[in-house]
Amino acid sequence: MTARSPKPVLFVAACALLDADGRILIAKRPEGKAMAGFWEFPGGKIEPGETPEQAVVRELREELSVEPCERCLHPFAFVSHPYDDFHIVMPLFLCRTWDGFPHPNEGQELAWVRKERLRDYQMSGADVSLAAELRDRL
Ligand SMILES: Nc1nc2c([nH]c(=O)n2[C@@H]2O[C@H](COP(=O)(O)OP(=O)(O)OP(=O)(O)O)[C@@H](O)[C@H]2O)c(=O)[nH]1
Ligand SMILES: [Mg+2]
Repeated sequence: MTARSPKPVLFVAACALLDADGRILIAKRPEGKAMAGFWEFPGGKIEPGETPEQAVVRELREELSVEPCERCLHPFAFVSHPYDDFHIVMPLFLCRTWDGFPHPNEGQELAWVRKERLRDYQMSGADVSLAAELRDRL
């Protein structure tokens, strides 16, 4: 039998909203949340029975009052990354079309950032390689 991971595996789905100028929306995790102060792509945990796309639509609605259509979500890359207390598996979608104006419903700071400037923002460990992929492949 193969050994199991001693840490829980967390399935998260995230989305890079891209505006007409090619800037990417990132959010700073607010005080009181795990990894507070780190910048990340909006999104959250995939709930049982949800697809990653459904999770992104729900999370963007909850966190930003933004409505992307599911077919506007394009798979871009994924990470499988060990943190000290859990292991995260997270697909990142790209989205260029949505309804509404992003509003920080959880008190999170928002920033529209050019891909070349992503390195100026301290991102969670799992996101560093995604930011590099965006720089290289977008
Ligand atoms: N949303 C999001 N979470 C990320 C990213 N990178 C990363 O390591 N995570 C981690 O994934 C975990 C779950 O994400 P989350 O806190 O957004 O989940 P959620 O919206 O369901 O939060 P909640 O439990 O407060 O409702 C957190 O520990 C978060 O730090 C990212 O780019 N976006
Ligand atoms: Mg979240």
